[in-house]
Amino acid sequence: MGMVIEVSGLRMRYGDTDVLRGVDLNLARGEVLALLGPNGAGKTTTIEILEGFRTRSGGDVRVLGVDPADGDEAWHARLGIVLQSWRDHGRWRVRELLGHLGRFYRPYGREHYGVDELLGLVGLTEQADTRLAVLSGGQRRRLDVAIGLIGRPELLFLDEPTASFDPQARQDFHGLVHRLADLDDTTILLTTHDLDEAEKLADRIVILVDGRIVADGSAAELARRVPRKAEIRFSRDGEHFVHSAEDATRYVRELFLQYGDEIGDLEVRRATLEDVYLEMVKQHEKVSA
Ligand SMILES: Nc1ncnc2c1ncn2[C@@H]1O[C@H](COP(=O)(O)OP(=O)(O)OP(=O)(O)O)[C@@H](O)[C@H]1O
Repeated sequence: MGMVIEVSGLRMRYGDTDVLRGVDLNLARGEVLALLGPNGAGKTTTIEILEGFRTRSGGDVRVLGVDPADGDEAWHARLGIVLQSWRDHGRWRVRELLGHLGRFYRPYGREHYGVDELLGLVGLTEQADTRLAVLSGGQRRRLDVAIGLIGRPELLFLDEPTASFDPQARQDFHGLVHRLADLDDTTILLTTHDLDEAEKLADRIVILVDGRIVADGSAAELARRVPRKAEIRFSRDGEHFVHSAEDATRYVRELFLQYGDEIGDLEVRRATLEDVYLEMVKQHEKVSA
């Protein structure tokens, strides 16, 4: 099966600064990949090259089998793009704008979403007749997502899609991403600074530091690469304790053998994606500094 995204040796240089220094990345159909990395690591640059918005300095790139530098409108119509932010068309109403944009996909014979279906998917049904200028930040972001989805894309790029979402909007959005990947086989590449979100959404996590990929795998695979003690919290006789141990199960077993019913409020915290991420960024920033 062909890859939806194939990147090898991707390089990008602005003036005399190297921003991408040989990035290799493949993405299969229906995969959800979260691209993580500190501010300025090169995430947006990578995505914009894949979308055909920036011309790379070197390397091979194929997106849906096409070099983005040669991508025509029919190729663009197969992509969905949610950029970091855009704030224009303030006088348009939500339904009007989506209806207008949907018409662009007609010549390409693609089955695009109906406006009402799309409004329902992103939770904007009640704002259908609201002017864009008066949408809240989170509602505006939902509209951005709707615009990215309108042509029922095979490949969806989401650049920090949930910035400014409230917890309910975030949970709804996670449901939408799972639905797109599981039911429609949409391939999704997203960037986020919310590691909890990356862990929930992505099949694969890629960490970019200083223009190089330093980790690529599932959240569980990455966690195994950073050995870390588990933290065990409990209370006994009204006093709270925190202990770290390599083998948390064994520690807890011994704790109960010794103190039995006296133990309360037990919690075991293993390495999270955040711990792994911070550790990897620290290691690799040190190397390249
Ligand atoms: N047009 C440009 N000209 C010169 N330098 C640029 C240009 N666009 C981006 N850069 C630089 O390239 C580097 C990578 O930027 P990029 O926006 O890709 O990072 P990012 O990982 O998306 O960061 P963030 O998490 O802050 O969005 C930064 O140092 C940035 O200043």
